[in-house]
Amino acid sequence: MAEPMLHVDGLQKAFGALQATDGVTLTLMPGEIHALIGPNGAGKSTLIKQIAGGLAPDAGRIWFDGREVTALGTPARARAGLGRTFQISSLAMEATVLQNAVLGAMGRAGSAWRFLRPVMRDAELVEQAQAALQRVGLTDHAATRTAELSHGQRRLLEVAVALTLQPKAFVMDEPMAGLGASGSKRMTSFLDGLRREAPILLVEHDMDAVFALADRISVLVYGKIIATGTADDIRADPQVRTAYLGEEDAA
Ligand SMILES: Nc1ncnc2c1ncn2[C@@H]1O[C@H](COP(=O)(O)OP(=O)(O)OP(=O)(O)O)[C@@H](O)[C@H]1O
Repeated sequence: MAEPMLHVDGLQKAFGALQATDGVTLTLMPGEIHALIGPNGAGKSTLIKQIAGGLAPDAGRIWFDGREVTALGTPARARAGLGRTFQISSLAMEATVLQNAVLGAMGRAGSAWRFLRPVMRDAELVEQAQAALQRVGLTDHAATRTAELSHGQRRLLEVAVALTLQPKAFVMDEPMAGLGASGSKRMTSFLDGLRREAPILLVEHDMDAVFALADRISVLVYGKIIATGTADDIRADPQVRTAYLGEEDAA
């Protein structure tokens, strides 16, 4: 059997008396979209932050691509091939679409801005950035100021920025948030293809997208995974229906 690309084992994180992550164990296998769903405050973002390296767990371990990364920070995990898109935009709004993608291609080094002009003359970086823009369908907007993009286009640009690092796997925090029906559809079809080159751990509230895309779904409630399975397994799980789906999908 294939080795997991990502393996989280027994993760714990408390904020004071609140156990936000309570013994979470999960895997992300090559080629799959594994969706993480759960009510507001269930601990999805807290878990994603620990996986991406921005928040240290109290206990538990994380392996990525066969190597333990528990003690590594975000940049080291990104260099190891873990791509991430954020719930809140991390784009430079005054920069052009292409400049944002180039910044991504150079690894978002903290000092990037000072060197932006010479960097824009680096043919290899610019080529990587253009290739990523083409993949998400933003080529025609390369010279547009990022602030002028629609919300959906910004989401796609965030994915393009993550793509420039050629990640081996993605962790995505609500990529569909705020997208209209057509934006959601476009993102869904893009992620559908992307999983073949890099598996995706997907936190998403858009249940249509989750049930259309996910090979496996894990349900997080009060920091604990209460069920993991296919869309059909999850729909049929009585505990899930009571704890979560029942709120919006009693049918
Ligand atoms: N830095 C923090 N300090 C204290 N409490 C926090 C902190 N971050 C998150 N929490 C709490 O931990 C719990 C889990 O929050 P988290 O944001 O991970 O949930 P979520 O499932 O991502 O929610 P949503 O779906 O609304 O984004 C919540 O009760 C939240 O208030």
